[in-house]
Amino acid sequence: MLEKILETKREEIEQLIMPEYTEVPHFSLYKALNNSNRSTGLIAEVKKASPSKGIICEDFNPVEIAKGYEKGGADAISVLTDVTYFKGHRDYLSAIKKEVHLPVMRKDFIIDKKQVEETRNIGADAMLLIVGTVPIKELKELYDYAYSIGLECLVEVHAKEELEELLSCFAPKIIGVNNRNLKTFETSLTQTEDMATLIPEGSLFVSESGIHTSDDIKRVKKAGAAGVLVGESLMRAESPEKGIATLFGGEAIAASS
Ligand SMILES: O=C(O)c1ccccc1NCC(=O)[C@H](O)[C@H](O)COP(=O)(O)O
Repeated sequence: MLEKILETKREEIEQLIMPEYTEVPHFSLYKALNNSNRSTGLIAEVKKASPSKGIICEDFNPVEIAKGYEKGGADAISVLTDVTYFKGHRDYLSAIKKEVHLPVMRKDFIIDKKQVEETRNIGADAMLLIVGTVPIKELKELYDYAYSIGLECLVEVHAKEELEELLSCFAPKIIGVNNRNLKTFETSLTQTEDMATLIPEGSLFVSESGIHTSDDIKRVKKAGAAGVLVGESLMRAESPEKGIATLFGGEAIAASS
């Protein structure tokens, strides 16, 4: 599946029409997670569909969902912008940036500098980079380019070997361990537990995917995750606010936020 998605991305890049840069206020993903509203930082994802689950949310209003996440005390928002496999859109991200005062991350398959520029122009604060999608030196170039134009990166790995390959090249400020195997779609929180000790102290550690309950949050927190990225379970909740409250077992938002 990952190879198929990347093939589609290569075709999209060929036809990419660069959007104009729109001025929006920017917020730091790193700072938001490092100074989170709860004991574990939350990146709440706006996700209509996925290759593994099909349609997740029929009644999909991206801006309303993002506003609900903000009200519910999310620290940051992730927006799927892939059209073909996730039924997302870059316009959803731009619309959310106009309404929500939180860092917004573009969740897509970014393998080319043109997409990095596009990400900045649509108003994102941060973007995802996935180890294994391009050679590691190219990933580092994309990372450096992103930071040079004011974008932060969440650098994602799934397997131990990918993390080792990443760290042999550089240590990103934010590292995500994806509990989902992108080849089989299977999710397992043991991925976070097994890899936690390998994350360098200076990097902020985010556990991604397959997090559904407050016990799951406790489990990845105990393993050392400073933050979580959650999509499906929040998208299926009665409302974004109730979804967040349930996920955190009613943990109150810190008074300073
Ligand atoms: O979600 C999928 O099915 C998927 C398939 C192939 C590549 C990536 C995929 N998901 C992207 C993500 O990493 C998740 O949207 C994100 O971590 C949230 O996961 P979840 O809470 O399990 O919805």
